[in-house]
Amino acid sequence: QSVWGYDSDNGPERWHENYPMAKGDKQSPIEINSKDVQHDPSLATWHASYDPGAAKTILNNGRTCRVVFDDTFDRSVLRGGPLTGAYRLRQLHLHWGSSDDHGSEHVIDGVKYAAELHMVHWNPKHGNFAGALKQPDGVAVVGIFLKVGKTPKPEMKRILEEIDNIKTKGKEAPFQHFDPSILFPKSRDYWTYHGSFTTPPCEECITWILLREPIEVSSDQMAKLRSLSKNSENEPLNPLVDNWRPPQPVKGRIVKASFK
Ligand SMILES: NS(=O)(=O)c1ccc(C(=O)NCc2ccccc2F)cc1
Ligand SMILES: [Zn+2]
Repeated sequence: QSVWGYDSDNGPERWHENYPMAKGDKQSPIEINSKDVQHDPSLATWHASYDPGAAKTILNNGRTCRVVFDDTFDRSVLRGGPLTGAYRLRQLHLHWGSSDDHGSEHVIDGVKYAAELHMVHWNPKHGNFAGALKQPDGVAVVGIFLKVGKTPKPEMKRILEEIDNIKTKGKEAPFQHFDPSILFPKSRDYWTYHGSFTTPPCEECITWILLREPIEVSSDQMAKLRSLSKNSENEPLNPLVDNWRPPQPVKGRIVKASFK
C-alpha cells in the first residue's frame, strides 16, 4: 500500500484510487487562460495582517518544505478579496520543478513558473481545520508564482537559509519571527476561483487567490530548494523535485480577476 506521492506508482494519475475526490468537478490546480477570465469590479482588495510571532517551525515532510504557524486564535489573518470574514494562517509551503522551466501547479496562459508558494488559511467559523476542509468556504489559499530572474527577492532568503537544517524527510527546525507578507509582490492584482487541495485528500474546500505578479528568485535559490530530499536520513538519496500536480479539468468554472 504505497502512500501517495509524485512518482509513477503513487502519483497524481493514481491518487483517485485512494482519494475519490481527486476526480471531482472542482479540482485544482487549473490552467488559467486570460481570454476566459471575467473581470469582477465588485471584488474587494485582500488584506493580510500577520503576526511575525506566530511563526513556529519549518519542516520537510518528504513532499514539500512547510512553515507552520500558531493558528489557535486570530493571530495571523487574511480578509477581504473574495472572502467573508477573517481566515487564519496555518501554514505555507511550495511546489517546484526539477528545472527552472516548470514547477508551478497553476499554469497562466501556457506559462509554467519555476515554483508556486501557497499560504494556507482556514475559516474559524468551522471550528477547526479538519471541520473547515469539509466546507466549500472552509479554506483560502494565496498562491504566489516564483520566477527565475536577476533581481532575486531577498525575503525568500530566510526560508532558503533553513533548508540546510531540514534536508531529509521528517526534519524540523525552529522558524520564528517571520512575517510571510514580506513575500507578497508589489501588485495586489489576483485571480480567484473555487477549487481543491492540490494534494490528497483533494477536498473541494478552497477559495484560491492567485497573485498575478510573480516574485523573483535566483537560479541558485531554486537549486537550493531542489537540494531537499524525499528520503529520510540514511536512506538512498531521492531528490525532492517535481512535487506539483498537473492542471485539472475546469468543468465550466469561471475564474474572476480583480483587475482589467
Ligand atoms: N497544495 S494546497 O492545495 O495548498 C494544500 C493545502 C493544505 C494541505 C493540507 O493541509 N494537507 C494536510 C491535510 C489534508 C487533509 C486533512 C488533514 C490534513 F492535515 C494540502 C494541500
Ligand atoms: Zn500547495
